Amino acid sequence: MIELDRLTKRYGDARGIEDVSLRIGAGEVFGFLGPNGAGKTTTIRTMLGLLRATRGHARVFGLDSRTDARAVHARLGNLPGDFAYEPRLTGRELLRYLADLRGLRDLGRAEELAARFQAELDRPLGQLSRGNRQKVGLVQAAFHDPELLVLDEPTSGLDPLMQEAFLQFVADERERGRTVLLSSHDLDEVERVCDRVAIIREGRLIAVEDVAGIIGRAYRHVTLELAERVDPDEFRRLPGVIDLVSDGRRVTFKATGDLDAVIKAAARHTVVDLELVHPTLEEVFLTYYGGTT
Ligand SMILES: Nc1ncnc2c1ncn2[C@@H]1O[C@H](COP(=O)(O)OP(=O)(O)OP(=O)(O)O)[C@@H](O)[C@H]1O
Repeated sequence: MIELDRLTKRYGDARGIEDVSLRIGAGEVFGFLGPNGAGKTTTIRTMLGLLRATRGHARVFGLDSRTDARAVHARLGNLPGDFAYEPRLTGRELLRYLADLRGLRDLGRAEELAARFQAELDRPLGQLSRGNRQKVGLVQAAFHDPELLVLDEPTSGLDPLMQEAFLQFVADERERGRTVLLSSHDLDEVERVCDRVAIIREGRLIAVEDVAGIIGRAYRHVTLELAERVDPDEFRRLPGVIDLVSDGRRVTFKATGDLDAVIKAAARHTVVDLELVHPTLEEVFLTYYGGTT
């Protein structure tokens, strides 16, 4: 559905993105993660042909997003990071305008989406709060039921209830076989809805992985409660054990890799309780990429 081939965008001498290569398949919910200024918006805008690539190619639906921009844009829904339109227009007027542009006879599922996101379609956009404008932004991106939704920071400005409604909407779109590409700072939200994520840092793609894989391959938090006091070094010296803390009978640590040695060491004692907890995507991100999101 989306193919980026060494996509590079420089702003004069300034870095935008460098050599971003990526494939996103139909039906995927894909997340772009990265700190402020990493290049998420630049990737999205260059991918959609809204910015001219310095080098490299972007294909969407198998079409060149620059030379076939009209055909590409007719088939997708886009919520830009800086969603802003003529402030005197109401949401409904904006939707009519976009429907004309997209060659649609009616406003499709605009009413249904407006109800779902509690979007106010009859007030001028300039009078709406940022969050309420964002809701209209979501409706305009999706009302024509596109195969592909590209959403740059879709939940920014939304309150927790609306964030929840949005995540449910994305889950429903996935069920319907739609493809969704979104960027976010909120790892919790990405963990909940995305199949795969790309991590962008300083304009480069540093990892592309499936969410379950990242979390599954990372460490587990292990808590062992034993019947008697043990020497914590018995566990501390095992391969893959890090950050161990012990108060004698209770030993907690992170275990990377397989748990065989941990289980065998524990089995030499009477085990009262054993707890294994997978980290959140946020924890993994902070541990492996040591940075802010
Ligand atoms: N119009 C522009 N002119 C010059 N530099 C720009 C321009 N737009 C973006 N940049 C630079 O490109 C880099 C990537 O910015 P971009 O907006 O793509 O990051 P982002 O990951 O979307 O950040 P955020 O999370 O803050 O929205 C930054 O270093 C930024 O300063």
